[in-house]
Amino acid sequence: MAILMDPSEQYRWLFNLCPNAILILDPAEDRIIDANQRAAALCGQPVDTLRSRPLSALLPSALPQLMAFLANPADWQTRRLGCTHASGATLEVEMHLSLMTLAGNTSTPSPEPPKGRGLGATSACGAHLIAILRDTVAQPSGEVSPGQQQAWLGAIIDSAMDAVVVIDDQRRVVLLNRAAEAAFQGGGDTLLGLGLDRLLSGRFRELLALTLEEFDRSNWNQHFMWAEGLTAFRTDGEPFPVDTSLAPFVVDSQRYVTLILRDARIRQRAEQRLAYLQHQNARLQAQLRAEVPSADIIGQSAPMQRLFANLEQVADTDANVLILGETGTGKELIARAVHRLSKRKDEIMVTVNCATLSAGLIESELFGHEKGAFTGALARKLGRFELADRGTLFLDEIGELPLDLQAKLLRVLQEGEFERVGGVSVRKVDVRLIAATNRDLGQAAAAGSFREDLYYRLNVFPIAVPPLRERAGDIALLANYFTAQHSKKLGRPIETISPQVQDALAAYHWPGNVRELEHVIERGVILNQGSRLEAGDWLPRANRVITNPRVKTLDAWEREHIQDALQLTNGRVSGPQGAARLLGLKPTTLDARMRKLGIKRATRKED
Ligand SMILES: Nc1ncnc2c1ncn2[C@@H]1O[C@H](COP(=O)(O)OP(=O)(O)OP(=O)(O)O)[C@@H](O)[C@H]1O
Repeated sequence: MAILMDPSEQYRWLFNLCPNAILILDPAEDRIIDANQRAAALCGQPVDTLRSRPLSALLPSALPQLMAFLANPADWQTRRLGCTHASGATLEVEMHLSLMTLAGNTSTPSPEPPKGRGLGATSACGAHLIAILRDTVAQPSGEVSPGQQQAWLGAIIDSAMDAVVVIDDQRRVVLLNRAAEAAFQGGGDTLLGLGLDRLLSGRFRELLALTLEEFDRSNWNQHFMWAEGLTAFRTDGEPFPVDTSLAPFVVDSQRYVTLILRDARIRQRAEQRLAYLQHQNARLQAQLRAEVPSADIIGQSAPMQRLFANLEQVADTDANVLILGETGTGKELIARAVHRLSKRKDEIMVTVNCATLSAGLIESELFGHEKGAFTGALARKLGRFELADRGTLFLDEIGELPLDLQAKLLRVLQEGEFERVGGVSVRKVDVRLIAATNRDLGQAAAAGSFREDLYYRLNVFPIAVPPLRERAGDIALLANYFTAQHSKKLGRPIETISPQVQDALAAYHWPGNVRELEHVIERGVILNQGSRLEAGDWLPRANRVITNPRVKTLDAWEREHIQDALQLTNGRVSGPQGAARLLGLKPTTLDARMRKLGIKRATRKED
C-alpha cells in the first residue's frame, strides 16, 4: 500500500504503526516526552497520561541503566528490565536505547558520548533518549495494538482484488493498493500525488466532478455512488474498462474519496455467461416439457383427419403457421405438434401469450432490453426471440399484439432482424413462427386493428381447428380419453361411461370446446362413486337458445354469458371454483376477455 502525507503526519503515522513500544525520554527532566500507541497499550495508559509522567515512576529500575548508558553509550546492550503498568504490575520488557540530539539525529550507540555525568549533564548537551520496549511476555490473544491494526488494514487493502484508490478533495492520489498499482501499471512513486483526472476518460472525469458536487450537497456525509461502463487509462495511456464505486470520508477535517475500481471485463464476461445460461435454461425447460408425454391429439372426425394431413405437410417446412380456432379447441396442442414434427424438434419452442402481457412489457418480453433501458431494467434481459433462436416461437393470441409491435414483428419475419429495447445494435435470429388466434384476423386487418401486411405474412399456411360442435364424432372419444386420464389421476375405478352421459355430452353446444369438455368430465369423475360414469348435476345444462339473434351482438351475448358464470362463482375468476374453469377458458384468457368487454372483477382476494 502506498500513501501520501505531510512529513509530520507521516512521522506520527509510522510512529504509531511500529509494532514496538517507543518512548522518547528526557532523563534530565525525568519525564517522558512522547510515546507511541503501542507504548500506551503496553503501559496501559493513554499517550497523554504517559507524556506527563516522570520516567522514574514508569521505569524505576531503569534509571541506573540510563545513567550508565549516558556515561558510555558504546557499552549499551539491549537490557531486560521491569516497567510499571498503570495497574501497578511490573511488566518484563526488553529495552533498547538510542541517543537523539535536538537536531533530530540519532546514534546507536554514539561514538562520542555526551560530555558530563548524570542526567543533568545529558540535558545540558540537549540529548534525549529513544527507548524501544518489547514485552517479552507473549501478547494475550485477542489483544491487538493500534499499530498492529494499521498494519493489518494495510495488508487487507493490499490483498483486495479490486483496485483501491483514495484521492483528496483536489483529486490527488493519496493512497493506492497493489491492485491499483497493477491496474494503472505504476508504483506509488509515480502515482502518489498525481491528479487522478489524468488517468480517467472524459466521462469518468465528469462523473467524478458530479459526484464530488453531490458529496458537497450532502455535506460530505456517508454516501455511496456506483457507476458502470467507464474507462480509465494506464500510465502508458492504454485504456481499460472499469466499473467503480465512490465513497466519501473525512479525517481531521480533510475530505477524501475512496474509489474502488473493478475491471469491467469481469462483469461483461459474467453477463455473457448469464445470457448463455438463461438460453440453456430455457432450452432445457423446453426439452423437459417435450419429454413429458403431452396429451395425444384425439380426433377421428373428418375435419380432424384433414387437419392432421395439413399439419404433417407444413411441419417440416420452415413456413410460418397461423392456427385459427375458437378458444379451447386445442390450438396450442397443434402448435406443439408442428414443432415436434419439424426439423427444429431438438431445439427450443418458446411460448408467449400476447394477451397476458401488459402493453408496456410485451416489447421487452419479445425483443429483450439493455440494462437501464427503462426504470426497473436493472440488468440486460434476453427477449423471447433471442431465446428461440434456431427453434420455434409460438405467439398465442397474436390478435392482441399492439399495433406498434406488429411493425417490429413484421421486420423480424421479413429480415430476421430486431433491436433490444434501449439497444442500438441490430440482432439477427433464425426463428420459425407459429401464431394462434381465436379472432378473425382478416376482419381485424380490414377494420385496421391488425396490420394487413403482417396478416398476409402470417397467413401463409393457415390451419383452422374446428370447434367441437362441428366434430360431434370426437366428443365420445375425447370423453373416454379424459375419463381414463382423470380416473387414473384421482384413483377412481371408472371404466365406462353410461349412455345417458354420452347423450347429454353429444347434445351440448360446447362453447368452451375441448377444454370445457375436459373440465366437465373431471368434475363428473370427482363426484362419481361406481365403476361407470353416471349422469348427474355435473353435466352441462341444455344449451341457451338464442331466440332472436339480431337483437344482441355477439359481444353482448358473450358479456352476458361471462357475467352469468361470474355470478355462479361469486365473482371468482381462477381456481377450481372459478368462472374460467366453468367456461372452459384459461384464467388469463378470461381476464383478457373481461377487460375487452369492460367487465369489472368484483373482488380479487380469492384469485
Ligand atoms: N384434440 C385434442 N385431444 C386431446 N386433448 C385436447 C385436444 N384439443 C384440446 N385438448 C386439451 O384441451 C385443453 C385446451 O387446449 P389448448 O390450450 O391447446 O387450446 P387453445 O385453443 O390453445 O386454447 P386458448 O384459445 O384458450 O388458448 C388442453 O388441456 C388440451 O390438452
